[in-house]
Amino acid sequence: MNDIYAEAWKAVEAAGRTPRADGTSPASIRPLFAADPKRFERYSFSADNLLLDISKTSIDEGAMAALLNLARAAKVEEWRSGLSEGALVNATERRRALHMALRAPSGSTTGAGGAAVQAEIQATFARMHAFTQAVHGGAIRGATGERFTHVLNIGIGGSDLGPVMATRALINPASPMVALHLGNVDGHGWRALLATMDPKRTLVLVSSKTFTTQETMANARLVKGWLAETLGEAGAASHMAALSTNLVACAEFGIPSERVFPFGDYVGGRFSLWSAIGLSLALALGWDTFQRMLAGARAMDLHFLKAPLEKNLPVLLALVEVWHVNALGYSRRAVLPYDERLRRLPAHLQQLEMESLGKRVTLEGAPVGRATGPVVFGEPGTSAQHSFMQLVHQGTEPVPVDFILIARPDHPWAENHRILLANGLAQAEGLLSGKDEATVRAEMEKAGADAATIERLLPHRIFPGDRPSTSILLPRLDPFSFGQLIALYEHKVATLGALWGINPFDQWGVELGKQLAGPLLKELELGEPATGAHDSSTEGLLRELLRLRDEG
Ligand SMILES: O=P(O)(O)OC[C@H]1O[C@H](O)[C@H](O)[C@@H](O)[C@@H]1O
Repeated sequence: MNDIYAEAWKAVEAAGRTPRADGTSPASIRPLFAADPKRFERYSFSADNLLLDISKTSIDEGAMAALLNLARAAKVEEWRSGLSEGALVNATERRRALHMALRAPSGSTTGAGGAAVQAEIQATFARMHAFTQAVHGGAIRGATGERFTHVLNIGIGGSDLGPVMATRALINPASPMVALHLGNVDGHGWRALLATMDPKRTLVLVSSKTFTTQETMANARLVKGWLAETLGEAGAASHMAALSTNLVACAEFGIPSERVFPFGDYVGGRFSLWSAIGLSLALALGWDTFQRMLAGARAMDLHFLKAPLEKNLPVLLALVEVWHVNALGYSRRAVLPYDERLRRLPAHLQQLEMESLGKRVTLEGAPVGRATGPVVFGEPGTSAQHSFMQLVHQGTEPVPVDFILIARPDHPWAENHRILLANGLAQAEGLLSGKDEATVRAEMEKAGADAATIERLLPHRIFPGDRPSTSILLPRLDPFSFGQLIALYEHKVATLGALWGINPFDQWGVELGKQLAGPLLKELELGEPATGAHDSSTEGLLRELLRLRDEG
Protein backbone atom coordinates (compact mmCIF):
# COMPACT_ATOMS: atom_id res chain seq x y z
CA MET A 1 0.00 0.00 0.00
CA ASN A 2 1.58 3.30 -0.95
CA ASP A 3 1.62 6.30 1.34
CA ILE A 4 -0.67 8.51 -0.72
CA TYR A 5 -3.33 5.79 -0.79
CA ALA A 6 -2.97 5.11 2.94
CA GLU A 7 -3.18 8.83 3.73
CA ALA A 8 -6.25 9.24 1.51
CA TRP A 9 -7.99 6.45 3.40
CA LYS A 10 -7.07 7.99 6.75
CA ALA A 11 -8.61 11.28 5.63
CA VAL A 12 -11.89 9.61 4.60
CA GLU A 13 -12.10 7.65 7.84
CA ALA A 14 -11.27 10.74 9.89
CA ALA A 15 -13.98 12.73 8.08
CA GLY A 16 -16.48 10.11 9.23
CA ARG A 17 -15.39 10.50 12.89
CA THR A 18 -14.81 14.22 13.21
CA PRO A 19 -17.65 16.67 13.94
CA ARG A 20 -18.11 19.33 11.27
CA ALA A 21 -16.94 22.90 11.86
CA ASP A 22 -20.48 23.86 12.99
CA GLY A 23 -20.43 21.04 15.54
CA THR A 24 -22.88 18.76 13.74
CA SER A 25 -22.20 15.07 13.35
CA PRO A 26 -20.64 13.92 10.07
CA ALA A 27 -23.51 11.41 9.85
CA SER A 28 -26.21 14.08 9.99
CA ILE A 29 -27.93 15.19 6.81
CA ARG A 30 -30.62 17.67 7.84
CA PRO A 31 -28.15 20.43 8.77
CA LEU A 32 -26.68 20.23 5.27
CA PHE A 33 -30.09 20.93 3.71
CA ALA A 34 -30.73 23.70 6.20
CA ALA A 35 -27.43 25.36 5.35
CA ASP A 36 -27.64 25.05 1.58
CA PRO A 37 -30.86 25.70 -0.35
CA LYS A 38 -29.08 24.51 -3.48
CA ARG A 39 -28.02 21.16 -2.05
CA PHE A 40 -30.13 19.16 -4.52
CA GLU A 41 -28.67 21.02 -7.52
CA ARG A 42 -25.17 20.60 -6.14
CA TYR A 43 -25.44 16.92 -5.36
CA SER A 44 -27.52 15.57 -8.22
CA PHE A 45 -25.88 14.47 -11.44
CA SER A 46 -27.00 13.07 -14.75
CA ALA A 47 -25.84 10.97 -17.65
CA ASP A 48 -28.12 11.14 -20.68
CA ASN A 49 -31.59 11.00 -19.11
CA LEU A 50 -30.62 9.15 -15.96
CA LEU A 51 -30.47 11.30 -12.83
CA LEU A 52 -28.61 10.37 -9.66
CA ASP A 53 -29.36 12.32 -6.49
CA ILE A 54 -26.89 11.82 -3.65
CA SER A 55 -27.94 14.92 -1.72
CA LYS A 56 -29.78 12.84 0.90
CA THR A 57 -26.48 11.50 2.23
CA SER A 58 -24.28 13.19 4.82
CA ILE A 59 -21.54 13.91 2.30
CA ASP A 60 -20.54 17.58 2.52
CA GLU A 61 -17.85 19.48 0.67
CA GLY A 62 -15.06 18.24 2.92
CA ALA A 63 -16.17 14.62 2.75
CA MET A 64 -16.54 14.81 -1.03
CA ALA A 65 -13.05 16.27 -1.34
CA ALA A 66 -11.62 13.44 0.79
CA LEU A 67 -13.50 10.83 -1.23
CA LEU A 68 -12.41 12.23 -4.58
CA ASN A 69 -8.87 12.37 -3.29
CA LEU A 70 -9.16 8.68 -2.41
CA ALA A 71 -10.43 7.93 -5.93
CA ARG A 72 -7.36 9.63 -7.36
CA ALA A 73 -5.00 7.93 -4.90
CA ALA A 74 -6.55 4.55 -5.77
CA LYS A 75 -5.91 5.40 -9.43
CA VAL A 76 -9.53 4.94 -10.46
CA GLU A 77 -8.91 6.74 -13.77
CA GLU A 78 -6.06 4.40 -14.72
CA TRP A 79 -8.11 1.43 -13.53
CA ARG A 80 -11.10 2.27 -15.74
CA SER A 81 -8.85 2.70 -18.80
CA GLY A 82 -7.16 -0.62 -18.00
CA LEU A 83 -10.55 -2.26 -17.69
CA SER A 84 -11.71 -0.97 -21.07
CA GLU A 85 -8.43 -1.69 -22.82
CA GLY A 86 -8.21 -5.30 -21.70
CA ALA A 87 -5.67 -5.21 -18.86
CA LEU A 88 -5.57 -8.38 -16.73
CA VAL A 89 -7.75 -6.75 -14.06
CA ASN A 90 -8.91 -10.18 -12.91
CA ALA A 91 -5.40 -10.97 -11.75
CA THR A 92 -6.18 -14.09 -9.70
CA GLU A 93 -7.63 -15.81 -12.76
CA ARG A 94 -5.31 -13.97 -15.17
CA ARG A 95 -8.27 -12.70 -17.17
CA ARG A 96 -9.50 -9.50 -18.67
CA ALA A 97 -12.97 -8.17 -17.82
CA LEU A 98 -14.25 -7.02 -21.19
CA HIS A 99 -18.01 -6.82 -20.68
CA MET A 100 -17.88 -3.27 -22.09
CA ALA A 101 -16.64 -4.69 -25.40
CA LEU A 102 -19.97 -6.51 -25.80
CA ARG A 103 -21.70 -3.15 -25.88
CA ALA A 104 -19.31 -1.42 -28.28
CA PRO A 105 -20.85 -1.05 -31.75
CA SER A 106 -18.85 -2.71 -34.50
CA GLY A 107 -16.12 -0.41 -35.77
CA SER A 108 -15.75 1.49 -32.49
CA THR A 109 -12.47 1.53 -30.64
CA THR A 110 -13.26 3.02 -27.20
CA GLY A 111 -13.91 0.23 -24.71
CA ALA A 112 -14.10 -2.28 -27.55
CA GLY A 113 -11.39 -4.67 -26.34
CA GLY A 114 -9.35 -4.63 -29.56
CA ALA A 115 -9.92 -5.99 -33.05
CA ALA A 116 -9.64 -9.70 -32.24
CA VAL A 117 -12.16 -9.48 -29.40
CA GLN A 118 -14.51 -7.39 -31.54
CA ALA A 119 -14.33 -9.90 -34.40
CA GLU A 120 -15.30 -12.71 -32.02
CA ILE A 121 -18.13 -10.73 -30.44
CA GLN A 122 -19.60 -9.49 -33.70
CA ALA A 123 -19.42 -12.99 -35.25
CA THR A 124 -21.46 -14.43 -32.36
CA PHE A 125 -23.94 -11.55 -32.50
CA ALA A 126 -24.42 -12.11 -36.24
CA ARG A 127 -25.17 -15.79 -35.57
CA MET A 128 -27.51 -14.95 -32.69
CA HIS A 129 -29.34 -12.46 -34.90
CA ALA A 130 -29.73 -14.95 -37.76
CA PHE A 131 -30.86 -17.66 -35.34
CA THR A 132 -33.43 -15.32 -33.73
CA GLN A 133 -34.79 -14.34 -37.14
CA ALA A 134 -34.98 -17.96 -38.27
CA VAL A 135 -36.82 -19.02 -35.11
CA HIS A 136 -39.24 -16.07 -35.29
CA GLY A 137 -39.77 -16.51 -39.03
CA GLY A 138 -40.38 -20.24 -38.71
CA ALA A 139 -37.35 -21.34 -40.75
CA ILE A 140 -36.13 -23.10 -37.61
CA ARG A 141 -38.94 -25.17 -36.12
CA GLY A 142 -39.43 -27.99 -33.68
CA ALA A 143 -38.94 -31.66 -34.59
CA THR A 144 -42.63 -32.13 -35.41
CA GLY A 145 -42.76 -29.04 -37.63
CA GLU A 146 -44.41 -26.76 -35.09
CA ARG A 147 -43.13 -23.26 -34.45
CA PHE A 148 -41.29 -22.56 -31.22
CA THR A 149 -43.45 -20.52 -28.86
CA HIS A 150 -41.44 -20.97 -25.64
CA VAL A 151 -37.76 -20.54 -24.88
CA LEU A 152 -36.51 -22.19 -21.69
CA ASN A 153 -33.23 -20.84 -20.32
CA ILE A 154 -31.48 -23.36 -18.06
CA GLY A 155 -28.74 -21.70 -16.02
CA ILE A 156 -27.85 -20.48 -12.55
CA GLY A 157 -26.09 -17.45 -11.04
CA GLY A 158 -24.98 -15.10 -13.78
CA SER A 159 -26.40 -17.43 -16.41
CA ASP A 160 -29.86 -16.95 -14.91
CA LEU A 161 -30.20 -13.79 -12.83
CA GLY A 162 -29.46 -11.28 -15.61
CA PRO A 163 -31.75 -12.94 -18.18
CA VAL A 164 -34.57 -13.38 -15.63
CA MET A 165 -34.28 -9.77 -14.48
CA ALA A 166 -34.25 -8.39 -18.04
CA THR A 167 -37.12 -10.60 -19.17
CA ARG A 168 -39.29 -9.31 -16.33
CA ALA A 169 -38.18 -5.70 -16.80
CA LEU A 170 -38.67 -5.43 -20.54
CA ILE A 171 -41.58 -7.75 -21.12
CA ASN A 172 -43.18 -7.12 -24.46
CA PRO A 173 -46.79 -8.29 -24.71
CA ALA A 174 -46.49 -8.51 -28.51
CA SER A 175 -43.42 -10.74 -28.25
CA PRO A 176 -43.45 -13.85 -30.45
CA MET A 177 -42.06 -16.10 -27.70
CA VAL A 178 -42.44 -16.61 -23.97
CA ALA A 179 -39.27 -16.93 -21.90
CA LEU A 180 -39.13 -19.44 -19.04
CA HIS A 181 -36.26 -20.02 -16.67
CA LEU A 182 -34.99 -23.03 -14.82
CA GLY A 183 -32.29 -22.02 -12.34
CA ASN A 184 -32.35 -23.98 -9.12
CA VAL A 185 -31.69 -27.71 -9.12
CA ASP A 186 -34.75 -28.18 -6.89
CA GLY A 187 -37.13 -30.41 -8.84
CA HIS A 188 -40.14 -28.51 -7.48
CA GLY A 189 -39.18 -25.64 -9.78
CA TRP A 190 -39.10 -27.99 -12.71
CA ARG A 191 -42.44 -29.52 -11.75
CA ALA A 192 -44.05 -26.04 -11.69
CA LEU A 193 -42.63 -25.28 -15.14
CA LEU A 194 -43.69 -28.55 -16.71
CA ALA A 195 -47.35 -27.58 -16.57
CA THR A 196 -46.71 -24.52 -18.73
CA MET A 197 -44.76 -26.14 -21.58
CA ASP A 198 -45.35 -28.33 -24.58
CA PRO A 199 -42.15 -30.15 -25.64
CA LYS A 200 -43.09 -29.82 -29.32
CA ARG A 201 -43.00 -26.01 -29.11
CA THR A 202 -40.19 -25.46 -26.58
CA LEU A 203 -36.68 -24.41 -27.46
CA VAL A 204 -34.15 -25.08 -24.69
CA LEU A 205 -31.02 -23.00 -24.10
CA VAL A 206 -28.41 -24.51 -21.80
CA SER A 207 -26.77 -21.41 -20.45
CA SER A 208 -23.50 -21.96 -18.62
CA LYS A 209 -20.19 -20.16 -18.95
CA THR A 210 -18.24 -23.21 -17.80
CA PHE A 211 -20.73 -25.91 -18.87
CA THR A 212 -19.69 -27.83 -15.78
CA THR A 213 -21.98 -26.31 -13.14
CA GLN A 214 -23.52 -29.24 -11.31
CA GLU A 215 -27.04 -27.87 -10.99
CA THR A 216 -27.27 -26.66 -14.59
CA MET A 217 -25.95 -29.91 -16.01
CA ALA A 218 -28.39 -31.94 -13.87
CA ASN A 219 -31.27 -29.77 -15.11
CA ALA A 220 -30.05 -29.98 -18.71
CA ARG A 221 -30.04 -33.80 -18.53
CA LEU A 222 -33.51 -33.76 -16.97
CA VAL A 223 -34.95 -31.50 -19.68
CA LYS A 224 -33.21 -33.39 -22.48
CA GLY A 225 -34.87 -36.58 -21.21
CA TRP A 226 -38.25 -34.82 -21.08
CA LEU A 227 -37.88 -33.65 -24.69
CA ALA A 228 -36.75 -37.13 -25.80
CA GLU A 229 -39.85 -38.79 -24.29
CA THR A 230 -41.97 -37.01 -26.90
CA LEU A 231 -39.50 -36.27 -29.69
CA GLY A 232 -36.92 -39.07 -29.51
CA GLU A 233 -33.18 -38.51 -29.02
CA ALA A 234 -32.57 -36.76 -32.35
CA GLY A 235 -35.70 -34.66 -31.95
CA ALA A 236 -34.60 -33.58 -28.47
CA ALA A 237 -31.21 -32.49 -29.81
CA SER A 238 -32.91 -30.31 -32.43
CA HIS A 239 -34.72 -28.44 -29.62
CA MET A 240 -31.53 -27.48 -27.79
CA ALA A 241 -28.82 -24.85 -28.04
CA ALA A 242 -25.93 -23.93 -25.74
CA LEU A 243 -24.50 -20.60 -24.57
CA SER A 244 -21.02 -21.17 -23.22
CA THR A 245 -17.27 -20.66 -23.32
CA ASN A 246 -16.67 -24.42 -23.12
CA LEU A 247 -17.17 -25.73 -26.64
CA VAL A 248 -15.75 -29.17 -25.89
CA ALA A 249 -18.25 -29.81 -23.07
CA CYS A 250 -21.13 -28.57 -25.27
CA ALA A 251 -20.15 -31.09 -27.96
CA GLU A 252 -19.85 -33.87 -25.37
CA PHE A 253 -23.34 -33.05 -24.18
CA GLY A 254 -24.56 -33.58 -27.75
CA ILE A 255 -25.14 -30.02 -28.89
CA PRO A 256 -23.80 -29.53 -32.44
CA SER A 257 -21.46 -26.59 -33.03
CA GLU A 258 -23.98 -24.66 -35.14
CA ARG A 259 -26.21 -24.57 -32.07
CA VAL A 260 -23.47 -23.36 -29.72
CA PHE A 261 -23.20 -19.60 -29.18
CA PRO A 262 -19.85 -18.87 -27.56
CA PHE A 263 -18.39 -16.01 -25.58
CA GLY A 264 -14.90 -15.32 -24.30
CA ASP A 265 -13.59 -16.04 -20.81
CA TYR A 266 -13.14 -12.26 -20.55
CA VAL A 267 -16.87 -12.03 -19.77
CA GLY A 268 -17.58 -12.69 -16.09
CA GLY A 269 -20.75 -14.63 -15.22
CA ARG A 270 -22.39 -11.72 -13.44
CA PHE A 271 -21.56 -9.41 -16.36
CA SER A 272 -22.74 -11.83 -19.05
CA LEU A 273 -26.33 -10.90 -19.90
CA TRP A 274 -24.95 -8.75 -22.75
CA SER A 275 -23.23 -11.77 -24.34
CA ALA A 276 -24.59 -14.99 -25.87
CA ILE A 277 -26.14 -15.55 -22.42
CA GLY A 278 -28.69 -12.94 -23.57
CA LEU A 279 -30.01 -15.15 -26.37
CA SER A 280 -33.23 -15.89 -24.47
CA LEU A 281 -33.78 -12.11 -24.33
CA ALA A 282 -33.30 -11.70 -28.06
CA LEU A 283 -35.76 -14.56 -28.64
CA ALA A 284 -38.37 -13.46 -26.10
CA LEU A 285 -38.08 -9.69 -26.39
CA GLY A 286 -36.86 -9.28 -29.94
CA TRP A 287 -33.48 -8.48 -31.46
CA ASP A 288 -34.14 -4.72 -31.44
CA THR A 289 -34.87 -4.75 -27.70
CA PHE A 290 -31.63 -6.64 -27.06
CA GLN A 291 -29.74 -4.08 -29.18
CA ARG A 292 -31.34 -1.10 -27.41
CA MET A 293 -30.36 -2.63 -24.08
CA LEU A 294 -26.76 -2.89 -25.28
CA ALA A 295 -26.94 0.72 -26.55
CA GLY A 296 -28.11 1.94 -23.14
CA ALA A 297 -25.26 0.13 -21.42
CA ARG A 298 -22.87 1.56 -24.02
CA ALA A 299 -24.05 5.09 -23.23
CA MET A 300 -23.22 4.46 -19.57
CA ASP A 301 -19.86 2.93 -20.55
CA LEU A 302 -18.90 6.09 -22.43
CA HIS A 303 -20.02 8.24 -19.52
CA PHE A 304 -17.99 6.10 -17.09
CA LEU A 305 -14.91 6.20 -19.32
CA LYS A 306 -15.03 9.91 -20.12
CA ALA A 307 -16.78 11.90 -17.38
CA PRO A 308 -14.52 13.50 -14.77
CA LEU A 309 -14.57 11.72 -11.43
CA GLU A 310 -16.56 14.45 -9.69
CA LYS A 311 -19.42 14.11 -12.18
CA ASN A 312 -19.11 10.41 -12.91
CA LEU A 313 -22.23 8.59 -11.77
CA PRO A 314 -20.74 5.12 -11.16
CA VAL A 315 -17.75 6.68 -9.38
CA LEU A 316 -20.02 8.84 -7.23
CA LEU A 317 -22.18 5.84 -6.30
CA ALA A 318 -19.01 3.97 -5.33
CA LEU A 319 -17.79 6.89 -3.23
CA VAL A 320 -21.16 7.10 -1.46
CA GLU A 321 -20.77 3.40 -0.64
CA VAL A 322 -17.27 3.97 0.77
CA TRP A 323 -18.62 6.85 2.83
CA HIS A 324 -21.36 4.69 4.29
CA VAL A 325 -19.35 1.50 4.77
CA ASN A 326 -15.96 2.82 5.83
CA ALA A 327 -16.48 6.32 7.18
CA LEU A 328 -19.78 5.68 8.97
CA GLY A 329 -19.69 1.90 9.52
CA TYR A 330 -22.99 0.97 7.83
CA SER A 331 -22.80 -2.65 6.80
CA ARG A 332 -26.00 -3.06 4.79
CA ARG A 333 -27.75 -1.41 1.87
CA ALA A 334 -31.31 -1.77 0.56
CA VAL A 335 -32.42 -1.38 -3.05
CA LEU A 336 -36.03 -0.36 -3.66
CA PRO A 337 -37.09 -0.10 -7.28
CA TYR A 338 -40.50 1.57 -7.42
CA ASP A 339 -41.41 -0.49 -10.44
CA GLU A 340 -42.73 -4.01 -10.29
CA ARG A 341 -40.95 -4.83 -13.54
CA LEU A 342 -37.63 -4.42 -11.71
CA ARG A 343 -38.54 -6.98 -9.04
CA ARG A 344 -35.57 -9.19 -9.86
CA LEU A 345 -33.10 -6.28 -9.83
CA PRO A 346 -32.24 -6.75 -6.13
CA ALA A 347 -31.45 -10.43 -6.77
CA HIS A 348 -29.22 -9.51 -9.72
CA LEU A 349 -27.47 -6.84 -7.65
CA GLN A 350 -26.93 -9.30 -4.83
CA GLN A 351 -24.82 -11.42 -7.14
CA LEU A 352 -23.21 -8.50 -8.94
CA GLU A 353 -22.24 -6.71 -5.74
CA MET A 354 -21.82 -9.40 -3.10
CA GLU A 355 -19.99 -11.90 -5.31
CA SER A 356 -17.76 -9.11 -6.59
CA LEU A 357 -17.11 -7.25 -3.37
CA GLY A 358 -17.36 -9.94 -0.68
CA LYS A 359 -13.57 -10.12 -0.39
CA ARG A 360 -11.25 -9.97 2.61
CA VAL A 361 -7.85 -9.80 0.95
CA THR A 362 -6.36 -7.31 -1.49
CA LEU A 363 -5.15 -8.11 -4.98
CA GLU A 364 -1.74 -8.75 -3.43
CA GLY A 365 -3.23 -11.21 -0.94
CA ALA A 366 -2.90 -9.07 2.18
CA PRO A 367 -5.86 -8.52 4.54
CA VAL A 368 -7.87 -5.50 3.34
CA GLY A 369 -7.92 -4.12 6.87
CA ARG A 370 -11.29 -2.40 6.52
CA ALA A 371 -14.86 -3.37 5.66
CA THR A 372 -15.65 -4.17 2.03
CA GLY A 373 -18.95 -5.02 0.32
CA PRO A 374 -22.10 -4.46 2.38
CA VAL A 375 -25.02 -6.87 2.53
CA VAL A 376 -27.43 -5.91 -0.25
CA PHE A 377 -31.12 -6.71 -0.15
CA GLY A 378 -34.29 -5.30 -1.58
CA GLU A 379 -37.80 -5.56 -2.93
CA PRO A 380 -39.94 -3.34 -5.09
CA GLY A 381 -41.68 -0.42 -3.41
CA THR A 382 -44.31 -0.01 -2.18
CA SER A 383 -44.36 -3.69 -1.14
CA ALA A 384 -41.06 -3.25 0.72
CA GLN A 385 -42.64 -0.55 2.87
CA HIS A 386 -44.94 -3.14 4.34
CA SER A 387 -42.15 -5.56 5.20
CA PHE A 388 -38.61 -4.45 6.07
CA MET A 389 -38.79 -0.64 6.00
CA GLN A 390 -39.66 -0.61 9.72
CA LEU A 391 -36.06 -1.60 10.44
CA VAL A 392 -34.72 1.00 8.01
CA HIS A 393 -36.72 3.79 9.70
CA GLN A 394 -36.31 2.81 13.34
CA GLY A 395 -33.72 0.01 13.63
CA THR A 396 -30.44 0.56 15.45
CA GLU A 397 -28.09 0.87 12.45
CA PRO A 398 -28.92 3.14 9.50
CA VAL A 399 -29.40 1.22 6.24
CA PRO A 400 -28.70 3.38 3.18
CA VAL A 401 -31.34 2.90 0.50
CA ASP A 402 -31.21 3.17 -3.28
CA PHE A 403 -34.60 4.41 -4.49
CA ILE A 404 -35.28 3.87 -8.18
CA LEU A 405 -38.17 5.92 -9.55
CA ILE A 406 -39.61 5.88 -13.06
CA ALA A 407 -41.45 9.03 -14.17
CA ARG A 408 -43.75 7.59 -16.86
CA PRO A 409 -45.40 4.20 -16.57
CA ASP A 410 -46.29 1.92 -19.47
CA HIS A 411 -49.83 1.39 -18.26
CA PRO A 412 -52.85 3.69 -18.33
CA TRP A 413 -53.64 3.75 -14.58
CA ALA A 414 -52.38 7.21 -13.68
CA GLU A 415 -53.63 7.16 -10.10
CA ASN A 416 -51.78 3.96 -9.26
CA HIS A 417 -48.60 5.48 -10.62
CA ARG A 418 -49.10 8.68 -8.62
CA ILE A 419 -49.53 6.59 -5.46
CA LEU A 420 -46.37 4.65 -6.30
CA LEU A 421 -44.25 7.76 -6.85
CA ALA A 422 -45.68 9.62 -3.85
CA ASN A 423 -44.72 6.69 -1.65
CA GLY A 424 -41.21 6.42 -3.08
CA LEU A 425 -40.57 10.11 -2.50
CA ALA A 426 -42.18 9.97 0.95
CA GLN A 427 -39.96 7.13 2.12
CA ALA A 428 -36.80 9.00 1.21
CA GLU A 429 -38.16 12.22 2.69
CA GLY A 430 -39.16 10.48 5.91
CA LEU A 431 -35.79 8.76 6.30
CA LEU A 432 -34.14 12.15 6.05
CA SER A 433 -36.50 14.26 8.15
CA GLY A 434 -37.60 11.74 10.77
CA LYS A 435 -40.13 12.89 13.36
CA ASP A 436 -38.96 14.47 16.60
CA GLU A 437 -40.41 14.30 20.09
CA ALA A 438 -42.15 17.67 19.94
CA THR A 439 -43.93 16.80 16.70
CA VAL A 440 -45.05 13.40 17.96
CA ARG A 441 -46.28 14.94 21.22
CA ALA A 442 -48.22 17.67 19.39
CA GLU A 443 -49.80 15.13 17.05
CA MET A 444 -50.87 12.90 19.90
CA GLU A 445 -52.26 15.79 21.92
CA LYS A 446 -54.23 16.95 18.90
CA ALA A 447 -55.63 13.43 18.50
CA GLY A 448 -56.83 13.63 22.12
CA ALA A 449 -54.40 11.15 23.73
CA ASP A 450 -54.05 11.45 27.50
CA ALA A 451 -50.73 12.34 29.14
CA ALA A 452 -49.96 8.80 30.32
CA THR A 453 -50.54 7.34 26.85
CA ILE A 454 -48.35 10.02 25.30
CA GLU A 455 -45.48 9.27 27.69
CA ARG A 456 -45.82 5.53 27.11
CA LEU A 457 -45.90 5.68 23.32
CA LEU A 458 -43.63 8.63 22.69
CA PRO A 459 -40.33 6.69 22.31
CA HIS A 460 -41.95 4.24 19.93
CA ARG A 461 -43.35 6.93 17.69
CA ILE A 462 -40.18 8.99 17.27
CA PHE A 463 -38.21 8.59 14.04
CA PRO A 464 -34.53 9.53 14.36
CA GLY A 465 -34.24 10.76 10.75
CA ASP A 466 -30.89 11.64 9.18
CA ARG A 467 -30.99 8.25 7.46
CA PRO A 468 -29.31 8.29 4.06
CA SER A 469 -30.64 7.41 0.65
CA THR A 470 -29.73 7.93 -2.97
CA SER A 471 -32.31 8.24 -5.71
CA ILE A 472 -32.06 7.21 -9.33
CA LEU A 473 -34.65 8.67 -11.69
CA LEU A 474 -35.45 7.40 -15.16
CA PRO A 475 -37.98 9.00 -17.51
CA ARG A 476 -39.27 5.56 -18.54
CA LEU A 477 -38.25 1.98 -18.12
CA ASP A 478 -37.30 0.98 -21.64
CA PRO A 479 -34.51 -1.22 -23.02
CA PHE A 480 -32.12 1.75 -23.29
CA SER A 481 -32.64 3.09 -19.77
CA PHE A 482 -32.56 -0.45 -18.38
CA GLY A 483 -29.16 -0.95 -20.04
CA GLN A 484 -27.92 2.33 -18.54
CA LEU A 485 -29.12 1.35 -15.08
CA ILE A 486 -27.46 -2.07 -15.03
CA ALA A 487 -24.19 -0.74 -16.46
CA LEU A 488 -24.25 2.02 -13.81
CA TYR A 489 -24.17 -0.64 -11.08
CA GLU A 490 -21.55 -2.72 -12.93
CA HIS A 491 -19.16 0.23 -13.09
CA LYS A 492 -19.89 1.15 -9.50
CA VAL A 493 -18.76 -2.36 -8.53
CA ALA A 494 -15.59 -2.13 -10.65
CA THR A 495 -14.77 1.25 -9.09
CA LEU A 496 -15.21 -0.16 -5.59
CA GLY A 497 -12.78 -2.92 -6.54
CA ALA A 498 -10.20 -0.23 -7.27
CA LEU A 499 -11.02 1.81 -4.15
CA TRP A 500 -10.72 -1.18 -1.83
CA GLY A 501 -7.81 -2.70 -3.76
CA ILE A 502 -9.63 -6.03 -4.17
CA ASN A 503 -10.42 -8.17 -7.21
CA PRO A 504 -14.11 -7.66 -8.04
CA PHE A 505 -14.00 -10.20 -10.86
CA ASP A 506 -13.22 -13.51 -9.14
CA GLN A 507 -15.41 -15.60 -6.80
CA TRP A 508 -13.29 -18.19 -5.02
CA GLY A 509 -15.73 -18.06 -2.13
CA VAL A 510 -18.26 -20.25 -3.91
CA GLU A 511 -15.77 -23.10 -4.48
CA LEU A 512 -15.62 -24.63 -1.02
CA GLY A 513 -19.32 -25.52 -0.90
CA LYS A 514 -19.09 -27.05 -4.38
CA GLN A 515 -16.15 -29.25 -3.29
CA LEU A 516 -17.83 -30.40 -0.11
CA ALA A 517 -21.09 -31.23 -1.91
CA GLY A 518 -19.32 -34.01 -3.88
CA PRO A 519 -18.68 -36.44 -1.00
CA LEU A 520 -22.05 -35.59 0.61
CA LEU A 521 -23.82 -36.43 -2.65
CA LYS A 522 -22.09 -39.84 -2.64
CA GLU A 523 -23.18 -40.46 0.95
CA LEU A 524 -26.79 -39.53 0.10
CA GLU A 525 -26.63 -41.98 -2.79
CA LEU A 526 -25.23 -44.77 -0.61
CA GLY A 527 -27.62 -43.95 2.22
CA GLU A 528 -24.79 -44.06 4.77
CA PRO A 529 -22.66 -41.22 6.21
CA ALA A 530 -18.92 -41.81 6.07
CA THR A 531 -17.91 -41.97 9.74
CA GLY A 532 -15.50 -39.34 10.90
CA ALA A 533 -15.59 -37.51 7.57
CA HIS A 534 -17.55 -34.52 8.87
CA ASP A 535 -18.04 -32.44 11.98
CA SER A 536 -20.61 -33.99 14.31
CA SER A 537 -23.33 -31.52 13.31
CA THR A 538 -23.05 -32.26 9.59
CA GLU A 539 -22.90 -35.98 10.23
CA GLY A 540 -25.85 -35.80 12.64
CA LEU A 541 -27.98 -33.82 10.19
CA LEU A 542 -27.11 -36.19 7.36
CA ARG A 543 -28.06 -39.23 9.45
CA GLU A 544 -31.34 -37.58 10.41
CA LEU A 545 -32.16 -36.65 6.80
CA LEU A 546 -31.44 -40.20 5.66
CA ARG A 547 -33.58 -41.63 8.45
CA LEU A 548 -36.51 -39.32 7.69
CA ARG A 549 -36.16 -39.87 3.95
CA ASP A 550 -36.04 -43.66 4.22
CA GLU A 551 -38.86 -43.82 6.76
CA GLY A 552 -41.25 -41.98 4.45
O1 LIG B 1 -22.42 -20.01 -16.00
P1 LIG B 1 -21.87 -21.07 -15.12
O2 LIG B 1 -20.48 -21.46 -15.48
O3 LIG B 1 -22.79 -22.26 -15.08
O4 LIG B 1 -21.78 -20.49 -13.66
C1 LIG B 1 -22.90 -20.11 -12.94
C2 LIG B 1 -22.53 -19.39 -11.66
O5 LIG B 1 -21.95 -20.28 -10.76
C3 LIG B 1 -20.70 -20.05 -10.14
O6 LIG B 1 -20.62 -20.83 -9.00
C4 LIG B 1 -20.39 -18.61 -9.83
O7 LIG B 1 -20.51 -18.32 -8.47
C5 LIG B 1 -21.23 -17.61 -10.58
O8 LIG B 1 -20.46 -16.46 -10.78
C6 LIG B 1 -21.69 -18.15 -11.89
O9 LIG B 1 -22.45 -17.16 -12.55
